[in-house]
Amino acid sequence: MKLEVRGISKRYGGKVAVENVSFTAESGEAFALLGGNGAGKTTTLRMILGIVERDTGDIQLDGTDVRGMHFRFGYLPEERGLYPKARVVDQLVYLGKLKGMSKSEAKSAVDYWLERLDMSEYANKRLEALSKGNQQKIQFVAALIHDPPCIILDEPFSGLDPINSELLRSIVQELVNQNKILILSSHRMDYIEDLCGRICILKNGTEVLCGNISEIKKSYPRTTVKIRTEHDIEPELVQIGAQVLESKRNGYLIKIKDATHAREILKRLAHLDISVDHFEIVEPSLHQIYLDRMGR
Ligand SMILES: Nc1ncnc2c1ncn2[C@@H]1O[C@H](COP(=O)(O)OP(=O)(O)OP(=O)(O)O)[C@@H](O)[C@H]1O
Repeated sequence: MKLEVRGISKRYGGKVAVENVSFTAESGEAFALLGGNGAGKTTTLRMILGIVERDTGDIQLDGTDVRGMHFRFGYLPEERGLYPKARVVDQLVYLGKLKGMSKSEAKSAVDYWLERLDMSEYANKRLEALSKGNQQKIQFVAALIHDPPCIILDEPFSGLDPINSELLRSIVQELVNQNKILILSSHRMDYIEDLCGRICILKNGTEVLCGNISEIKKSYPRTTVKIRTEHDIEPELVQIGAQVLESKRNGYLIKIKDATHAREILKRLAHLDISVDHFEIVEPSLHQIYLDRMGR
């Protein structure tokens, strides 16, 4: 399955929210929309879902316009939208029925997902009695209940503790392995790097970088070096023109000019008789690429 987004734009009054954004998301691969606050991620996701009407452009699922296909999508909205006073199980079953499931199908899907998310004990509680993170897990269930082929998750990891973030990450990976289309927006670069094949970075509503993460990384100059040593070599690194990106107990991540610069640094450390356990020119992380593209 393939979701193709071509040249979509949206303005509010005269203000651009999204301008001429295009990308393709395929089943069996997670796709991420990245960008700072107000970059246009939520508006883009909502145009895919038909919640926000697009001004221009096409959105097709396997060659057919997505309008009217809302039952094929599952959506975790950024601002959570369930009923605070209703019991968890009742509203999830209701949402499943709205998406075309029978009551018993919806009930077994709810049981399954509550169990998977370690939430069965909350089934009969009112939503408002749950913590914020647990309410978010319920909203995640609401997105998955009808087993949609396309799943759109807006900031799925925000507000979750490390164990629950990891649980959601592993379920997202499982859904990708089941050949679903996953589209997420997130500020968690480590998870995005782990989960996604392709990304699109937005800034002020327009694309600044789109493509396959491995290809993007390969196309980037290799100017990052990982050094493992027990010595404090920061002054020497700075003196020889390296930028220290990270300084940890047993090593450094530095930015260099080029391969010649790396050799100079290695020679200098040897000359100073500083023992280095590991010296490696590495690919930039998605986090570094993101900062670079955002002009930081
Ligand atoms: N309903 C609306 N009316 C007017 N302006 C809007 C509306 N929705 C979004 N915008 C504007 O469109 C731009 C993009 O907003 P959007 O919510 O898509 O960004 P985002 O990338 O999801 O940001 P965040 O990471 O903060 O959630 C912003 O300038 C926002 O103020």
